[in-house]
Amino acid sequence: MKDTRATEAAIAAADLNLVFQTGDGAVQALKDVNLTVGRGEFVSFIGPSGCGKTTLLRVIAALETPTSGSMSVNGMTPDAARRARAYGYVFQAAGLYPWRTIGGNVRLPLEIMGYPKAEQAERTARVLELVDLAGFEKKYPWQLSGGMQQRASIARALAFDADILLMDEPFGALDEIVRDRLNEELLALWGRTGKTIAFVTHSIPEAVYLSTKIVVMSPRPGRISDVIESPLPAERPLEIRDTPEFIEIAHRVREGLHAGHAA
Ligand SMILES: Nc1ncnc2c1ncn2[C@@H]1O[C@H](COP(=O)(O)OP(=O)(O)OP(=O)(O)O)[C@@H](O)[C@H]1O
Repeated sequence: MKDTRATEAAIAAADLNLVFQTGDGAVQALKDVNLTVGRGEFVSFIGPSGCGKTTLLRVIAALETPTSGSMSVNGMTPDAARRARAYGYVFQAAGLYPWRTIGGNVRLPLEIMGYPKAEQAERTARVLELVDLAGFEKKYPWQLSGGMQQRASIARALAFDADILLMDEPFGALDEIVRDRLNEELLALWGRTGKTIAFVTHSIPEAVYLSTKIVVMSPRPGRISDVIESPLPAERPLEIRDTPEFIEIAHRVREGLHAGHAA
């Protein structure tokens, strides 16, 4: 059989529309979305509240079904990709099980996937360290701050080795210093693992710092207004944010957001 893994896109949307039927009438959350994300890319979705960023991520994750058009994930339908455990999902809210410890929450997908006990422990310790929660493994979610809970939920999505990581504003609730650090760590992790990351954010610097591709969206109805292929090198110290190249891309994102808003 021909191996299509190297050539097929991680995420491909074609003429995708999604209309929600609500008590107040139809809401077009996504309109004519066409997008290809290659394997190993870091794509950010940025746009004002209500432009359909979360809905698009939910379509990728088979949590919403398009009204028309298509979405493929690793060459499969989103539903088949979900069954193949093609992605880990980090939600806006941490969504940890209150009756499990932090370690128990992070370990859960590994238990479900049948990893050997020793590897579960090793991976859990490693990802908790990565999100600066070493030593909190035996605590319960309610014993941690909201930001720490969110870091635990990131650790959970990182623990099991899906090729695609879907992240819906994972750092939105964190203070800026922690967020900078997690941005650096996420980029390092992306570099090491070659995962495809789809990341929703409201922050222009975050989108520009992290991404190989920035998808600018505009609301009512949610459309893609610009797709920027980043010319920044893969190696990105935080200081890159002060360079003219970085500022130029940030400017283009801002223009795209304003144009979408005016429309
Ligand atoms: N289940 C639903 N039923 C009806 N309308 C919905 C549903 N989910 C989302 N919408 C609407 O679809 C549009 C897009 O919502 P979505 O949550 O995807 O936006 P967003 O860009 O992620 O916003 P935010 O940045 O605030 O999270 C909004 O107008 C929202 O009210």
